[in-house]
Amino acid sequence: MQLKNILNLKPSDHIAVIFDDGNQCDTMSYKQFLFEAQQAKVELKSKISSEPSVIGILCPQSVYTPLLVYICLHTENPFLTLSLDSNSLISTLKNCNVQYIIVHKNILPQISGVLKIFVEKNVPISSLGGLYTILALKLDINNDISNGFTYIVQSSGTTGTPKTIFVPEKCFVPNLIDFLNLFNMQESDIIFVSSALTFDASIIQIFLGWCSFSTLLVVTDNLRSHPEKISKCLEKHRVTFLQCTPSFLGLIGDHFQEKHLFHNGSKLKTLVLGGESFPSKEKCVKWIKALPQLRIFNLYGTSEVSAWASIYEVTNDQFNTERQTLDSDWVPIGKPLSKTIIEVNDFYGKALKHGLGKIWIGSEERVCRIPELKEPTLSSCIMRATAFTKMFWCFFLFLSFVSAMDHSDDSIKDDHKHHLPHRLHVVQQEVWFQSFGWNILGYALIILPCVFFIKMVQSSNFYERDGEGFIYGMIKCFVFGFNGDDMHRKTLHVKCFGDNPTLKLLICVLGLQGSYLTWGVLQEEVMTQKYGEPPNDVRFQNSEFLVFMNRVLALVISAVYIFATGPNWKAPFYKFLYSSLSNICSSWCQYEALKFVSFPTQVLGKTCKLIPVMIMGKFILKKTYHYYEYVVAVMISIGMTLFLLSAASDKHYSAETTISGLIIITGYIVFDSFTSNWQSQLFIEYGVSSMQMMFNLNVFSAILSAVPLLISGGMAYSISFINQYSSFGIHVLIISFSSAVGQLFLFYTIAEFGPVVFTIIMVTRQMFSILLSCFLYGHQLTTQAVVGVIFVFLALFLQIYAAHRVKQKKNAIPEKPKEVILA
Ligand SMILES: Nc1ncnc2c1ncn2[C@@H]1O[C@H](COP(=O)(O)OS(=O)(=O)O)[C@@H](OP(=O)(O)O)[C@H]1O
Repeated sequence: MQLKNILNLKPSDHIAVIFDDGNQCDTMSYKQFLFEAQQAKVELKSKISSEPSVIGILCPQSVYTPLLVYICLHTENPFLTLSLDSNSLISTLKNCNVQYIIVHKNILPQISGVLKIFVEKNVPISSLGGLYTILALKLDINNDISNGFTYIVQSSGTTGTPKTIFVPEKCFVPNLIDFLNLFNMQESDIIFVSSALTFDASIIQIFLGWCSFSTLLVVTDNLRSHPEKISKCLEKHRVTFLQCTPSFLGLIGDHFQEKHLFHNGSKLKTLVLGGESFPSKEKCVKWIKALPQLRIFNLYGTSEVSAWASIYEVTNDQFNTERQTLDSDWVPIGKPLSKTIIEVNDFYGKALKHGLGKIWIGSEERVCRIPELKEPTLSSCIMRATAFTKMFWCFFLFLSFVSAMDHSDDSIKDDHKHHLPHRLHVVQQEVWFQSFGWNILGYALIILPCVFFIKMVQSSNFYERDGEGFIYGMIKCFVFGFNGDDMHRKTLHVKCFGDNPTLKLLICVLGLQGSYLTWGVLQEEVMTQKYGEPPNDVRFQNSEFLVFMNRVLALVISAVYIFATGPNWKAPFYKFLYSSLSNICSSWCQYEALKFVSFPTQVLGKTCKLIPVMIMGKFILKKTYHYYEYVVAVMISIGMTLFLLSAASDKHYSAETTISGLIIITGYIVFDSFTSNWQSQLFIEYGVSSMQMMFNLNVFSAILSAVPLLISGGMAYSISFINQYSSFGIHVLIISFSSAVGQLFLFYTIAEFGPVVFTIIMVTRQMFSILLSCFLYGHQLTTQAVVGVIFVFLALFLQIYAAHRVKQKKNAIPEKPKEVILA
């Protein structure tokens, strides 16, 4: 469809325009419309220059309103609807390169003072009832910049500073085609022109009317602002299509809505709400109950992509669902309209599949010109969107195009940035690869000098040399460790909880469960809650900072403890770097994987890591496992997978699993299983205490986890966030504290029971927490979940029983008789 097809109207007796000023109505058939337009457009063309120029329309609403638009379009010049605000009138005329204004004669006296010095000629139009005149202006005009556009709108400034938007045909035509199909527009439709023509939504409504040969209802601004009169008017003219802002409906009020709009006899078929937060579910349910045939849509967009970017039809399922949602949270913004691209990016500009992000709206074709941006850019706008867990995958390009992001109060058009087309070609896979690459480069900058230094010291005679002083001690500790008895203290963890292994295990289980459950809940809480006063409240968006702070606080706590009780530097310090690096990498993979894998894949990845931990143990600890231990690992993995998949309530919000997702989740498993096995190796080989392990490891972890933060700018962001919202700083401290307590138990468990038992406790902890909440709050478990629990418990019993049998067998083997040396 092209503009010329839109303007190609058929002469018929069907009503083209109804005008109602609250007292009387005027109508105009398509035949009359075309007749009047024919004369007026010839006259207009003859009175303006043949050079491209912008035509302003400054007229009160009347039956001629759509016709004035129509004749301007026939001159092939862009038009601009002006408002009678004398303060901004001159600047608007200048900004928009306006050369002519069509003015209603009644308005002329009001503006003649303001425009006096700018008016070159006043040429009356004899057609259209002799009601209009053309003012030719003498402003400095650059016609080139307005060439090729259909209309110009001025954004109101809710999306930052007000802007002038030059809209070409290719920007709004895709909207029209979509709307004609989606709304199934018919000739019999009556479309209410719901706002002044200074808003582009109304221009689209007029085009929609022409494309479907239906009837446009135009009213005065005064009538539109009168609740009773406007609702009566909509009822009287049997409006079938109403596209407006939720505030417009709010202005009408519940009483008049029920009386005139949403009742049995109403002809309203389609209600399209856009431009603001969607109304509450209760309201929509009420409307649908009164008017079951009504289709309700949520329309979302910005002036910069004149006019709309995405749409969502509210379904019956949504009305019927019992799910509790925030008022504005229950309707997503839907799928992007044709030729429109929507991306959700995180703080660093990485496209997200789910999680909190900013919505970027743009297009390769729907490109407007916005002179305030200096360079011609893709018309796009950045907005904040809400719902940490509910934002769906909406990345463009080669990947799937799923819909649904939240359009809620929080999507106030506050943070205004534009992005250029090339940004849209960044593929998600490349983004994780790049950021992983940058992180590795950052780590390498720290690790490579260390490796070089270690090699250098090892190949020198440093060890044999007797030295003294702090530096000597540091280097020796870093590269070789201290072997002397004076420095070797007994491992503290052994003494902590006596010698009863059952008691120790119970303490490990409870400690790990308690601390990591608290940590998980707090972390989710902090990432989902908003800081600041509405409507400027924001969420914190950087999980890497939380990881960093966890390491820093754990370092501080362990440092205080070991320096108070005496350190143990027996193990070469650099050896802790390995598990620190693998821990940081596994943590990164864990958070990154969430963007690429489905919920079942996440669950599988986490619950099946027991087997890789055992395999890794074979290599690092040179351990051999009994067959029953593999059976136990498989049973726990199956049981936990069954359990978690059935117990999760919001699994449908997860992303698709991509190849990237599989690579990252494999990375998580490999790094994670290396970490605990390597730590176990250090415990066994050097007898370090768990506190010493915590200190040594966190020295490196704190440094390494700072790397991605510094590279991405996340550190500066997080510090300024703490500065701005002090309560956030307190929350971070609490999370870090629970994580540090978790680490105390974690290292103690690995030291005492090894990596496999530790992993079993970690893997099963989610199941125990869900079981506990079921027990406390009386929730029912599904059959699948019960089967999962049975599997896990059977596995644990098998583990205990088989371990006991193995021990018994070992004890039963008689010791070889010792050779007696006879004197
Ligand atoms: N062996 C070892 N050493 C040091 N730190 C470790 C270890 N194992 C797990 N962790 C940290 O514990 C946090 C929870 O880990 P996981 O989510 O992988 O646990 S699990 O899947 O439930 O097993 C997670 O913390 P964050 O990285 O701060 O998110 C892990 O890094």
